[in-house]
Amino acid sequence: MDQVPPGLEEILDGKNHKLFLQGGNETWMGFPAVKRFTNAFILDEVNDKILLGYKKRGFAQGIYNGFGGKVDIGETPLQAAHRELEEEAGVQAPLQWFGALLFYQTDHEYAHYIDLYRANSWSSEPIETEEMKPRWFALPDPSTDMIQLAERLSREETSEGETHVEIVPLHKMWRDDLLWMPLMISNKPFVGRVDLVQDSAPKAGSPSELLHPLAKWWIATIVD
Ligand SMILES: Nc1ncnc2c1[nH]c(=O)n2[C@H]1C[C@H](O)[C@@H](COP(=O)(O)OP(=O)(O)OP(=O)(O)O)O1
Repeated sequence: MDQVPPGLEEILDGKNHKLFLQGGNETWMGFPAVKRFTNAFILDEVNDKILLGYKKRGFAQGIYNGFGGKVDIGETPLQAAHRELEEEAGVQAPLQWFGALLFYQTDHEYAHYIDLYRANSWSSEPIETEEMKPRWFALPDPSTDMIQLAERLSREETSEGETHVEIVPLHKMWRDDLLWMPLMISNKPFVGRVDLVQDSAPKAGSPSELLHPLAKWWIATIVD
């Protein structure tokens, strides 16, 4: 029987789960506090595409991500997810919860507790905002080895930072996204915890070190 990592029992809230993957050898780190965040993804299931935002400024500038941020005081995570999606991409969408992630990075003031949402319809064409530049990418098949694909994309990148295929730029996303991307694509709800020894944003370097920032990880799907 697998052991649920500290901090996830409350998130699982008694729901049945099945281990999807785990790795890393260290023990789980203790964390002083938890702060709530959201992240929302729009999927065009007719054309097998996903909308991502290129982060133009501030924290994690230069990565591609869903649309999200902190949950403000007085908001539910779902309200925050709707607000952030509208602020960052100018769209409204019928968001559905599909997962929760708990991240802790060594010596940080708090762990990130991120509620993840997806929608397969949206109100209008996404717009570029001060923070994000939206762009559609082709989705890989969920059975794809996401780490191998990220390595390939990283090798094939041109000097302008482009890849030849318009596939989801896994090599420019949070490293831990590689672990749960198949579950998002196939819409399998999950919970997970990831401990990081350094920032999980992509950095230049050997593709074989893709998962280097991850000290320990555990992801389980929620089963009925
Ligand atoms: N390691 C990791 N993996 C996956 N996703 C994330 C992380 N760290 C993160 O912060 N995130 C997610 C959580 C959020 O959805 C975004 C970060 O949003 P951002 O807008 O940069 O955050 P803030 O500037 O703190 O929030 P607001 O000011 O927008 O409220 O990435």
